[in-house]
Amino acid sequence: MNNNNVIQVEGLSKMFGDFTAVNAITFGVEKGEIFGFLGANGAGKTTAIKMLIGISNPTSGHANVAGFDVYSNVEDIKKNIGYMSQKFALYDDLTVRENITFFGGIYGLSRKRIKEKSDALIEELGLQNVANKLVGALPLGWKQKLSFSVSLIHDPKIVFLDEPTGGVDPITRRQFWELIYKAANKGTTVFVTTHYMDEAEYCDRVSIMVNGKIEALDTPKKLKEQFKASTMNDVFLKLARG
Ligand SMILES: Nc1ncnc2c1ncn2[C@@H]1O[C@H](COP(=O)(O)OP(=O)(O)OP(=O)(O)O)[C@@H](O)[C@H]1O
Repeated sequence: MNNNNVIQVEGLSKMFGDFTAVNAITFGVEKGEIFGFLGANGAGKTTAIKMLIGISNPTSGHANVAGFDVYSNVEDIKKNIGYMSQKFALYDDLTVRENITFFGGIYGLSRKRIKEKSDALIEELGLQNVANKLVGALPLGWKQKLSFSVSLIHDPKIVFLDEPTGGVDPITRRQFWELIYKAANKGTTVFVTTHYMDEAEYCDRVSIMVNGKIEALDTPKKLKEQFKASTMNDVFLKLARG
């Protein structure tokens, strides 16, 4: 085990009846790393993330997240992580500022801190002109950027992003990744799943899950060498499609 690891997973499994959704996965993620968690539909990514963020009990194995055990310290894990799910959208019928205030409150920030964070976040995202507009009226890409920033509002050690950029154009996705880099540069560890292989190239390291197992894990450069592939897309196709 590497002491710099903020996520350490050993032989973690999840079964639904007889079906093994996550099959004895083992890996570590270092502080400040952007870790890509890839796999085809149904490979087991969301199931694995749910165990790591403390909302689903593993069937067996071990995992430590932000210094806390997934079996016994779930509440501590929740305080130290941010999470943006595939479906997570902010409340469409609240304004940008109201959403930030609402989620800041849920994460236990003081009113003063919420005000400071709201101002900083609105400025950083260039949302000054729409701060008092309903989130429902914003384009999807803006919602996703806001949603990502809100998932960081309590300065978590790790942020889990489950397909955060689904459905938006490449330019907006690139802007989203600028926010990811910024967070990682400040020391936040980013654990991200994606279906976009260009995004896999932006990660420090990438794991590829096939039928519940991690079949490959390395930097994009080394994975391309290992699989004699010119792009991450080729690596993915070679592995995920057998
Ligand atoms: N609660 C559940 N009960 C039974 N089977 C489940 C349950 N949750 C997930 N599964 C199954 O476990 C497998 C892994 O699903 P999971 O959602 O983790 O995959 P994924 O890699 O996140 O896929 P996607 O990219 O589509 O989100 C799938 O076959 C799914 O049908």
